[in-house]
Amino acid sequence: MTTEIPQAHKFYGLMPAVKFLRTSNLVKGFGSKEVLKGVDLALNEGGTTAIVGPSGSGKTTLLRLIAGFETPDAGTIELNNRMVAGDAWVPAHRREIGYVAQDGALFPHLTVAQNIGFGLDHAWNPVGRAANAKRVAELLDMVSLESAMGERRPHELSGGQQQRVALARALARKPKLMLLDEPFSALDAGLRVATRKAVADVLHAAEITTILVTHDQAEALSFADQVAVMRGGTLAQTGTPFSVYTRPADLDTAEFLGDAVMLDALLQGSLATCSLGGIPVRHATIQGRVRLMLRPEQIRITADGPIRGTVVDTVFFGPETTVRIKLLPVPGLDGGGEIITIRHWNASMARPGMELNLRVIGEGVAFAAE
Ligand SMILES: Nc1ncnc2c1ncn2[C@@H]1O[C@H](COP(=O)(O)OP(=O)(O)OP(=O)(O)O)[C@@H](O)[C@H]1O
Repeated sequence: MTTEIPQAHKFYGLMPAVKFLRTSNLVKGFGSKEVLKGVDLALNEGGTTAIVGPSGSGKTTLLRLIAGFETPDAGTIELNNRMVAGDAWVPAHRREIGYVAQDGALFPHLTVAQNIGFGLDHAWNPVGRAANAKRVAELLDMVSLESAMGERRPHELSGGQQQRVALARALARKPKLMLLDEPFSALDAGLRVATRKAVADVLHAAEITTILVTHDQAEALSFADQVAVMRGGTLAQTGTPFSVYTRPADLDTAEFLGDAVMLDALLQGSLATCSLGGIPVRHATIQGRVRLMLRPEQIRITADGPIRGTVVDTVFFGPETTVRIKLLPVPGLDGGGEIITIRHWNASMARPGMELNLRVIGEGVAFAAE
């Protein structure tokens, strides 16, 4: 006797996971310029995705299509189980999306409270006005601004405070998806980190699915649980911050996401031999002559290290010093003489002309030799 398998279970393994947002083969051009060349991006509900890439790669265009400010030339966008662009059209104001632009785009002639309350309904009767005032106070509190700030005008606030007001305004209508288009780029370094953390905390607490567009790789890696690397109108790689940083899909992505030490190597099986000795490579898909990538923090200065090099020069940055080292030939191996750049916390540890011992920690990533 055979037992009937319920239909849903039969097909479970074949069904694509339900995503909160899915763009499929999204194409967009302006005049003769093709800006997006088939973008497939999927987001989990409540997750945070950073879209990172060089200037002009199409990040803002993708965000504007998702927001409904532009229509795609081809492809579809599904949001929360609903087709919003492509085979159907849902206008921007019906997509339940919040948008924070680079400069905050606050209305200069309105107070902070009026800016935040701008999109709220029912302001035409006393009950509605009281409810709005309560909601504005809640939102100010949510973004850690004192209630007295509500009376100020945007020019009386710092850049970081303005961005918090812009976030509060975008949160006012309780969006399901928040789009942040380089909202921290105009802030100075210290304020940028603090504002980014404050914004991330608010969005996380409210469990709002978020996309952050940035050209700053450190911002992308620290803010998001998914990083999508955009280049030339397509997504070169999508994955967790750890996976895209430690296992970049190609050389350009490797170099875009952080400093990289690149060496010629001979890859046999899962061992790459180069001027830094034998380095394990996981998931080696190619063999023979390769370009091997390591992150600078994988190369340690240590007295018992098997590799030797001479310090060329150093640059002091406070908490760390970058050290350029000329590698000495390894007996029995090709190569030697390459100059690599690593970092060390102790500035007095390395001075030009010094010979140092090095040790490599972890695995390398192999790319096809050019
Ligand atoms: N409305 C438009 N009309 C014509 N060209 C446009 C329009 N919007 C964007 N572009 C062009 O599309 C390309 C991609 O622009 P987009 O703003 O999406 O890139 P980006 O990756 O966000 O860049 P950045 O980091 O500099 O903001 C650019 O060459 C830009 O000039």
